[in-house]
Amino acid sequence: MSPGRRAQPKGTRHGFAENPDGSYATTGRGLEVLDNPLLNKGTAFTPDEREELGLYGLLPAAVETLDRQARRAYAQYLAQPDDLRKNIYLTALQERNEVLFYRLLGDHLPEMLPIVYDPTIARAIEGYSHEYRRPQGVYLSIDDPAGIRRAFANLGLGPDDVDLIVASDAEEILGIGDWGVGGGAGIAVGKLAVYTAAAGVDPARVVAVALDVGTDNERLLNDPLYVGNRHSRVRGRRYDDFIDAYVSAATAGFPGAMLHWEDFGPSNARRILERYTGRVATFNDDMQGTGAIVLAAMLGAVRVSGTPMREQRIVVFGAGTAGIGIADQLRDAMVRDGLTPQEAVRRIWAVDRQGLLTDDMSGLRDFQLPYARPAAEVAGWPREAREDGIGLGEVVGRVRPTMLLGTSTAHGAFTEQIVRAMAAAVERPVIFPISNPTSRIEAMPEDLIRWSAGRALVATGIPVAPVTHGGLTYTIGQANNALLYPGLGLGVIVSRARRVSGGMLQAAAEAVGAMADVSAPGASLLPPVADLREVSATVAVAVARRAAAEDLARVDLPDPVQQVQDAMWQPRYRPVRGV
Ligand SMILES: NC(=O)C1=CN([C@@H]2O[C@H](COP(=O)(O)OP(=O)(O)OC[C@H]3O[C@@H](n4cnc5c(N)ncnc54)[C@H](O)[C@@H]3O)[C@@H](O)[C@H]2O)C=CC1
Ligand SMILES: CC(=O)C(=O)O
Ligand SMILES: [Mg+2]
Repeated sequence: MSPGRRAQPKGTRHGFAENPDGSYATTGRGLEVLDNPLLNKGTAFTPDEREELGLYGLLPAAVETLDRQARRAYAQYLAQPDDLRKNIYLTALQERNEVLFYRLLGDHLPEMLPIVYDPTIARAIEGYSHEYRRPQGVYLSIDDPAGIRRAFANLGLGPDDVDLIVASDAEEILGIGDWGVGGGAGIAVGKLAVYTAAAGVDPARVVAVALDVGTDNERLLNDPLYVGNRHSRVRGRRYDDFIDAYVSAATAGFPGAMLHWEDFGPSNARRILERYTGRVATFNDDMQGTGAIVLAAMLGAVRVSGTPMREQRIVVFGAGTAGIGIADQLRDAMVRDGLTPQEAVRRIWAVDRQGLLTDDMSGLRDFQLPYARPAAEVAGWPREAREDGIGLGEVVGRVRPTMLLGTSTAHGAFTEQIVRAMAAAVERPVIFPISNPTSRIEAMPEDLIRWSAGRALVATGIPVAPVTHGGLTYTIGQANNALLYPGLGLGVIVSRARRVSGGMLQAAAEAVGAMADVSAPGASLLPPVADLREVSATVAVAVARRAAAEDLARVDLPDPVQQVQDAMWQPRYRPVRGV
């Protein structure tokens, strides 16, 4: 029996143990087996298994292969009328049979990733309480912090049984704002599905956590079907104590697990990461994962344009969690390319709602302060009447950026005028509108390519079709953290890293960047989603090696390539034996 799984009493989610030969042993019988998505094989249970597990008469006669089941499931999937229904179909499949779900997802990853994840997941989250059928993961309530340990204990898992916990308080779900308990559960489950599909993280060894701290979304508070805590979002001391109680319970219960934070609001995201980063293996995907994937795409752009990192002039539009997380990674890359930290920061201009951030502004967030420009430097720049700030158009005109990054959620903010001005000043403007979902993107690639006469180097957060312009086809890389965090997580799991360091993030970014072949005109700056499994394995090896080099690994890594391969869970049925 692997140390990872123990035979569980009836009714637990896992309810099985793994034998040394890879088969499963369960005390469950009958419907209990069919209701366990990690054990259930449906019509693929053999006649012997049907006898042994009390399934006789509970299944139709046919004994099918996973292949045939996957064919049927794909036909059912295609018969769904729209993307949201497809998402709901796949969620139900995952709740029924995880192997079949991941087999289907793996067979059709580029087609299905936008359905289980960005952008369709945004619609699924908006409808969570109405489509709710079954719970997924753990729901922790700010109204009962003392109950956190009991909630984890009810999973029936031992201290060595969990590799990874994804938690969200859902204050800033993608670019759609506060979506309460459904946002927390939905995004955590979606991120975990990508961990498994992309990097083979074992779905039996992960936990999704919705941190239900209330919601300020009036639509939810006034919806009779809303399934979360029906009060406004709790902030301040009580919030911090709740997060502390969560981290204490998670690390006490599952000491080997990496804690992944997703879609926290800007007032909490960085503070939380900084509080725990020196204590446990923890990672904020919106700050660090996004920063690393944008750096990976930027390394591709540097190869195409020939302008080194140290000579870039970068405008970040939307100076929030993701925007400043990316700025930090790009600043570090410029420092590695020879600049001092001060010189690197001076090559970055951050623009938010109030315009260009300057050091005479009140109310700047602590993480924005390093990027605020000296007020004297911009004294003569014209201001916009609306906010009395220096707008994006003015900044682009003055700075002549080599790179324009969109993390604002402001749909259409990269206007034709702004893009044309940028393209008039630099030969290969790098423009990454990475806000999600589609309704929040700052500009569509087709327009960016047209307005720049085919010269813009573009990557987006959402998946988009190739663009044809002037007889050339431009493949648009998906600068979404999903191309990075699964491999990073797998590298942490394989190395059992004590921490997630800046060096490990850099290694991940460089590994992804190196996998894009940017030599052909119009080539994508990032590897394709179709190669996600290979990308994730490569990232995991780079991360594990870096963890070992920094003395952060808790296991020996004599052959990280093989160790990563061995750790990757595959969607295939195992024999199931009754005990
Ligand atoms: N492609 C990817 O992998 C990722 C993309 N994102 C996307 O980035 C966007 C921002 O996410 P977070 O940073 O987590 O949110 P956030 O709320 O922390 O930051 C958004 C920032 O944009 C500013 N903003 C809003 N409207 C604006 C406007 N009209 N003009 C200028 N600034 C404006 C806000 O004041 C805030 O500072 C979202 O759409 C999200 O989906 C976030 C993480 C990963
Ligand atoms: C992709 C992602 O993490 C976000 O948009 O928040
Ligand atoms: Mg996110």
